Amino acid sequence: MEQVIENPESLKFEPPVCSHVLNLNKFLSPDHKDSALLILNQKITVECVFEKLWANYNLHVCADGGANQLYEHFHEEELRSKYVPDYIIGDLDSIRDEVLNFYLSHGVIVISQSWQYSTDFTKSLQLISLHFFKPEFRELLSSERFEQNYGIDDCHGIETLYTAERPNWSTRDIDMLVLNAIDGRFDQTVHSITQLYMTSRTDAYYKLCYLTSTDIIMLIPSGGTLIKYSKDFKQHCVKNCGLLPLGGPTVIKSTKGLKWDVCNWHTSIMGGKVSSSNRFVGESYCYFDVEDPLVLSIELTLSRLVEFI
Ligand SMILES: Nc1ncnc2c1ncn2[C@@H]1O[C@H](COP(=O)(O)OP(=O)(O)OP(=O)(O)O)[C@@H](O)[C@H]1O
Ligand SMILES: Cc1ncc(C[n+]2csc(CCO)c2C)c(N)n1
Repeated sequence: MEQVIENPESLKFEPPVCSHVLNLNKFLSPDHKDSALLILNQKITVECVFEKLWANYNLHVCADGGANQLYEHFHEEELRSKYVPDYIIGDLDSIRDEVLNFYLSHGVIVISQSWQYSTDFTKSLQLISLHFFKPEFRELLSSERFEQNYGIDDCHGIETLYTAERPNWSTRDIDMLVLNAIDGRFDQTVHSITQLYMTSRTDAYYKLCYLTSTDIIMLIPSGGTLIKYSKDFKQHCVKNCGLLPLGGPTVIKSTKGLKWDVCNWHTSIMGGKVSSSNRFVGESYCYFDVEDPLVLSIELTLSRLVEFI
């Protein structure tokens, strides 16, 4: 039976046994080297956590104009020189010459890809896969030069390499945080959502997550997911949440630990039934069991988050 259950402000329960567990406290502090921070082209608005995030992620990549934003985030050359990405990639129509020259002179690998059938965001993900899963790719880059585009076809060489290599890879999970994927241009924002769903199907090794100045956004896979957090973290950092069926109509089989828990709940944008402005009331856990992947947004207080990551 379809149900909505309104809970008290705090709920204590034994966590269900679940193979997919997310620790919110640790979510932005991956404990292994297979992690990447990708900066897209909008102003960096997560100032209070930016430097910590940079330190927490192993690989740093800017998509085209994302490099301008990294450069402009710092007002002094000395600081800029400490936060130098590993790669810049894209059609290079947005990066300013001053920025390009600065990062080239600091040893950044800048790859031009002029292909107009995929975005700089997608090109960045393909590059990051090649970086982690094709060791010879890194050797190729170190033996060639920017002027020759490192021997990579500058139309869609990265996509071609990635497509050819992908079937042979034995992959490991990559924790991937993307800044500036949401807000600003609406078509780009929707593209970022498309990328969440696409990546979960074609490159499920990516654990993609978007951070904005107000929210953290991720895809909850079909089946059960247990989100755990400390009482302190919940009290200081977590506010509203949304379980958003952006990939199409689906059923939330059950939730446990939300202010408004649901059971066999048919959710869709067309039907006008979407769980927004919900919140976590589970003392240490929140559990979801969903039929198809759903977007989960969690409102976070960034100024407090900095103490936890
Ligand atoms: N206003 C925006 N809002 C959200 N995302 C953005 C916005 N602008 C750019 N992005 C993201 O940053 C990436 C790099 O953007 P940039 O402006 O440098 O290149 P672009 O040529 O305009 O974008 P693309 O070629 O990918 O369409 C884009 O692929 C996109 O994912
Ligand atoms: C049906 C269709 N719609 C839009 C574009 C345009 N486009 C999509 S990604 C991209 C890259 C920008 O760097 C551009 C221009 C296309 N090719 N095909």
